[in-house]
Amino acid sequence: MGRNNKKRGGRRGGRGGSRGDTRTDVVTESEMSNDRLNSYYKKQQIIPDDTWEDFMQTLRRPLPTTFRVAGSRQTAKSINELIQNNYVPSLKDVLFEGQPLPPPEQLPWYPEGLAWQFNVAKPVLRKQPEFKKFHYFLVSETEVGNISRQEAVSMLPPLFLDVLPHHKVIDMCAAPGSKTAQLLEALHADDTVTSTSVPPGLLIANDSDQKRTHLLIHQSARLPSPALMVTNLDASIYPIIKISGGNSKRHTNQLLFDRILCDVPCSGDGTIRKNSGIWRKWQPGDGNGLHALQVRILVRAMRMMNASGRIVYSTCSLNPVENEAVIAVALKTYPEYELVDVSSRYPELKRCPGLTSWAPTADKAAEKYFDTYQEYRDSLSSTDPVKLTEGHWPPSNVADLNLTRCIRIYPHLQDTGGFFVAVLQKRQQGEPDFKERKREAAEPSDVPDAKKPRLAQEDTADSIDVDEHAVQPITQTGPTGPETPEEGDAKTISYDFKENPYTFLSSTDPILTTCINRLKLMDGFPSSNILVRNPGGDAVRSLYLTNDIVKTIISNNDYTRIRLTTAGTKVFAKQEAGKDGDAQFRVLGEGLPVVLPYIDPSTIMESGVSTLRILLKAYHPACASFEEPFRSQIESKSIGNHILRVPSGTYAAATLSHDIVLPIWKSNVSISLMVDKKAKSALSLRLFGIDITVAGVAAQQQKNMPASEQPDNDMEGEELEKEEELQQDKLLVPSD
Ligand SMILES: C[S@@+](CC[C@H](N)C(=O)[O-])C[C@H]1O[C@@H](n2cnc3c(N)ncnc32)[C@H](O)[C@@H]1O
Repeated sequence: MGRNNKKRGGRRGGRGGSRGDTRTDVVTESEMSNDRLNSYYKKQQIIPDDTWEDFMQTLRRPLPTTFRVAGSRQTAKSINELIQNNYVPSLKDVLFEGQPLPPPEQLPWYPEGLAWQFNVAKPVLRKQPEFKKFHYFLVSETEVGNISRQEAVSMLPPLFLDVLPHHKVIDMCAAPGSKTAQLLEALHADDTVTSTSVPPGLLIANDSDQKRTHLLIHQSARLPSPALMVTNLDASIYPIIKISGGNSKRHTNQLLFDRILCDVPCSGDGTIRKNSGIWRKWQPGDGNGLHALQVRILVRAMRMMNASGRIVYSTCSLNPVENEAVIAVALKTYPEYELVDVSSRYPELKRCPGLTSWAPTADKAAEKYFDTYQEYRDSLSSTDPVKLTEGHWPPSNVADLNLTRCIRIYPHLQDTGGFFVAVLQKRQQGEPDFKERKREAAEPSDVPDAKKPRLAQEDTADSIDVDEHAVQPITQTGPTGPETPEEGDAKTISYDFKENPYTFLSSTDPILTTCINRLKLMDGFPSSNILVRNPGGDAVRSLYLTNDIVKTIISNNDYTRIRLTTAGTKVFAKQEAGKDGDAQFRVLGEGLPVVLPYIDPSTIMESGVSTLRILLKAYHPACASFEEPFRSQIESKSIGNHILRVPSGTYAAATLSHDIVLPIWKSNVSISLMVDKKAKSALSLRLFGIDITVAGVAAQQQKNMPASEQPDNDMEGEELEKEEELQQDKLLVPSD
């Protein structure tokens, strides 16, 4: 690749690491080299000499765009078919300025062909009509959560976790939440296109950065789940979660997890292709400084897992100090764990084995190395700071640890970012060297000294007396994570925790009873799992539904101790009815799939695509504007919340491969679709190939304006993320 002085912007790498990641750096292509990085990774021998140049050249090229078709299995399947059958054929044989453009391709290793990649530059996406249309479709489906813009390699950790609907799962470092979404989808594998299951399992998504937990809440709102909880804690000191135990009400057990994801904060040099600022700043201290925190998070996870569970540890760093060295310390600390051989999984995925030797350095220039920790210590004067621990070096028993079972993905293997994944499980008791290793085991004191996990409560016993749980304030680390030996003084910030309490309503609560009666919710609706979030514990604005395990957790733990930021999913919200009637609770668009399996089918109105078209085209179409028999049906309904089903089939305007079920609001003389603008636009695009909504038509008119008069609203990546963050469920209620 020819080098020139073209500028490439990028967010600084580092995934929630200790130096922040929000600065924008602009690096010219001629600056895409770094002697320290070169020297360090050559020393590690991560890449054979004959492919080194290929590796380096790939690091300098921008990443292709990758995305994953998200949502429940059935929804994803139908969106994927649309891409495969409509968009891809239209993008074949497309020329731009005389050059052929490659159409999107499926990532060969991703299950069911649900992940895609295409390599078309941004200006082309804006100008080439077919790609522009495809891009518009992608943006629209991303906004409603059916597509997730995610780096290919970042899709891997949840795949290796093999989550099933009954699993209790924790995502220790979850924000902004792309992997959380994958985990939720796996928990909801039994959902249909129109209805959400109430999985028996659990997903706790945790992040120590309070602001980022809100991103997490926003992301996961796209797959509403009664099984989701979000907590805001330092994962390295994650407290015990208690659940009811045995028959005695006074007894609780520690919740142990079946699946744990430790997608830890890291230096992020595997993301150098999109975060070009890393070229300038990379130095070995970035990884050295994070090693201790990474160990503490993984070791904490090991203490929270049940006997048959599985942990996936991952980073987007190539540095063995953040990868194999962390695994080695963790295995030394808990020798009852072993690395799982996953070499036969995803055979199309090109990968390299984990390293069994590496060479840490405390030298910023990455020139001076010591073979052993002792040699390093001997080199220091009494006033030199000790920047590295013994755990930075390969342990003496490195050959016994099966570190080659770790997975290293290098960018040049299949045109991706760089990534590291390790899968851990507990050894079976009968395994030959289990007892031996257990005896030899180092005590947990091997966890890097200065920063040992400060556990809120020690958790060696698996059952706890209720009275034991003194509520203790937890000191949280600041948004950038705990400081590390390399990075100066520890900064710990105590956050205020201002969340409202979680109160379960009595199943005979009058407001809840009205909601149940209005939609004729059938027996089996989990009415004792409805909670509210306000100081009085009354049904004031929103009602949330949780599953049983989430209820048990809330009932047995002080929500401030576990810094519970959200739980379950919002299903009903109070709706003012204007001058037409009294306020009432309506089922929310995102809550409907959860409630739908319990709604008496006789209360659901049915109509065709022509009805839907009218509802999409105007905010508050008059009841009189609909065709019979729907017109008479809706006119006979009371003011308030109703449900509309459009059954699958072939209609004059569109073919539906599956039913569509939506909440509507009836006013005196008009009705409205109670879903947000973006969901309406996406639905319209999916059905009719164009956006016929009021907002869509306005946007189109704006696009047809002369370029000089247009605002720049072509959202990409981070801008989109910000926009998503701000987007609220703005629903318009008819005011006639
Ligand atoms: C690599 S990112 C996680 C990315 C996320 N898994 C995803 O796929 O979207 C690392 C996250 O760890 C968080 N973090 C940093 N220190 C932490 C700690 N001590 N405990 C929990 N989370 C921490 C950061 O705020 C950051 O969001």
